[in-house]
Amino acid sequence: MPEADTAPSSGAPVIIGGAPGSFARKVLTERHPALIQQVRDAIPYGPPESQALHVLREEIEGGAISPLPVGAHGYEQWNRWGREYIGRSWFEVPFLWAESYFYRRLLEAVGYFEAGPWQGIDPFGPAKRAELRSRAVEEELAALDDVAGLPPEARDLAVLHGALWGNRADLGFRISSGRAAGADGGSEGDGEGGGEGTGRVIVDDSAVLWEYALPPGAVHVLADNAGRELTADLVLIDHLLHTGRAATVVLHVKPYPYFVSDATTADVVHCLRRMTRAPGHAAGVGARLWEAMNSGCLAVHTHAFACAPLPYAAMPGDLRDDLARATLVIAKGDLNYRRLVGDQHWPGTTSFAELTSYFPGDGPLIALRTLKSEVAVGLDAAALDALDASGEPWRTNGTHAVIQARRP
Ligand SMILES: O=P(O)(O)OC[C@@]1(O)O[C@H](CO)[C@@H](O)[C@@H]1O
Repeated sequence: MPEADTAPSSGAPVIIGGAPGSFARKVLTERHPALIQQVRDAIPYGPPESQALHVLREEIEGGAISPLPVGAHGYEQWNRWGREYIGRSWFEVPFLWAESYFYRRLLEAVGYFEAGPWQGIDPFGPAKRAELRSRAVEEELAALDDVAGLPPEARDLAVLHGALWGNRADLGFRISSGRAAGADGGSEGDGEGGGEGTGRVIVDDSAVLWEYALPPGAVHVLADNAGRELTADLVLIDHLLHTGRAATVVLHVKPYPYFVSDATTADVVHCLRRMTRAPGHAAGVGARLWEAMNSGCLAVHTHAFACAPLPYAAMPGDLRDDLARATLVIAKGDLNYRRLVGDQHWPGTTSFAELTSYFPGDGPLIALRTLKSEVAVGLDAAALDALDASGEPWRTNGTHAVIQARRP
């Protein structure tokens, strides 16, 4: 089945980038310009790249959306995806499309795809590597010594919550929340293995995961961020393999840099090298994962659709076939969640299972996500009222999380 050209968007209004006072507008007007600056500060690009970054910044701050240059990587596809949006203001097009296209344009500006000196150089690489060297990662790897000694149920909980709250370690989120990427050491200790301040799980379907994570499972993980989050995801993957719940794991990563810190194959390698060189139990986990990669028990898959500005409902047939082989799919993070349910203003009580009923496979689909954007579904009406009454920006401030399942 070929992928759809545009987002199927029935049911609720699509989130538009520029709605005044919205979270989306803040991302476009604050996060994206700051990101361009961060990239310029991190890498000494030459005049053509610096000038192209300057032009992109001016464009996103008030200009009309330009097309990619003719012949650019994915030119035709992006033109098709953007045919209703190119030429318009960045503030009047769907938020998911605008963000996705921004990252594609940023890679164009720095010559990522073009033959030349900057080809294949990840503009977010310095920030990702700084995070891997951070005290937060060091502490989280050291904590594996204690996790190893826990009784089985507590160990299940610790690795699952590590992967869940690891999603808070997203470098884009940290740009807008004013914390230096990777440089601060991070963890203030919330006892949930993940980061800043206290967190709360508002939907917990983790029992579904343990019910269906059975031998000889074929688990697929849709990865999110590199560095700290990916480290925690790899610990969960090792746990599933080592405890026999999974015979094989497929880790789906991005084919090229995307959404600041999204994991690519290079990031998986950096993470595994970091783990194998760590003291204590972490090195053993890293070594087992290394061996699992060598033997094929852990495989890394990349698909161009991972960087498409479309919901998973529009996924192409080959990806659908790949995911259909899973006995259990774990989708990490906020962006994957937005793409799973559709980046739309759904009422919070809309059923997660119904919105994701199109997703391939006979096994459960489980989203592990900290809330960092406006989309939230599958909530109980009373809980939703209480959250709304709290006055907190609970949908976007990263302090709330869901472990949300679509049962088979
Ligand atoms: O997928 P992730 O890394 O959990 O989150 C991606 C994210 O930081 O990017 C968007 C804003 O740029 C938000 O939807 C979300 O907070």
